[in-house]
Amino acid sequence: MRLLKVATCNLNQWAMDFDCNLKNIKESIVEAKEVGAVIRLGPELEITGYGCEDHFLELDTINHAWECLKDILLGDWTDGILCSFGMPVIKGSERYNCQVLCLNRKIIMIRPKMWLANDGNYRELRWFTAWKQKDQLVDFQLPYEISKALQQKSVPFGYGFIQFLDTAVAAEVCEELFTPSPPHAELALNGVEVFMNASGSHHQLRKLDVRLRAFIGATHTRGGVYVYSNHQGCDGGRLYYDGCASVVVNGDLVAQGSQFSLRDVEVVVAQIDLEAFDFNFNLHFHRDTNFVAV
Ligand SMILES: NC(=O)CC[C@H](N)C(=O)O
Repeated sequence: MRLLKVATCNLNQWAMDFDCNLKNIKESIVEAKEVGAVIRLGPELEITGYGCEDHFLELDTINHAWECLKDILLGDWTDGILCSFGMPVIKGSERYNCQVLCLNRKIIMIRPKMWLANDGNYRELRWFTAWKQKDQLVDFQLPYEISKALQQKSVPFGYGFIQFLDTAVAAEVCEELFTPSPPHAELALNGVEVFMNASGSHHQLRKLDVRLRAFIGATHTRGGVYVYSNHQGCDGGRLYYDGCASVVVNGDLVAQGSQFSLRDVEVVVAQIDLEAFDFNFNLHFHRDTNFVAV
């Protein structure tokens, strides 16, 4: 048995309420650590709040997000636990909706969203650029204040995954899961077993069913664990986000948070045996001997 404990959460974040959002994030990390989780996933754009709308266009919003991240990274919050934080990041002249992956007080990778949500209530293209350089990770120079505080100059930025000694972990940002060619398919063929989906998904009748089918579809033939985090409650705009942070293993739902709770922080934990993935995945490779992984 090779056990992995993962924690995901429903957070009741508010647009532009950095103090409240940071407090909730820290509380979720404390709870995740208390139960021995080594991965903590938070929702999309959790530091700023998802619904900041045109505040995303203000430089201050991005700067405050970095200050919050710096606060987390200067403390012991990320010691021994891989944390994914959702926040906007400016690179060059573009603004990206990112999952910032941190461990042991360092940023280890920034993963910009590649497929933006722009239908129905979503207008992400108004504030963000989709990352399209699928075949490369580039060097991102951290903002001066961050770099000085963290003693870290740069970080890999783009589409990729984190290879640990015993498993590989990757981010997939909300809408990407629902696209015709979701990143998890290719990532799984490259050995990724743990998928972290940071989401900002509002309540709509029967949408939970669509999400669950997508998590199950992502892992039932390929194997692996799909970890999903979402906002919960209102955030200052007109939408209600309905949580349901979940963990799905090899196509089975093993943990799920509430949909309509009034709690600000709800942490959902699951313990997984990594050996359960080997069985599933090897089975499929052996079926098609001509298959070449990319
Ligand atoms: N934030 C998003 O990417 C939203 C994705 C998707 N449309 C949903 O509602 O879950």
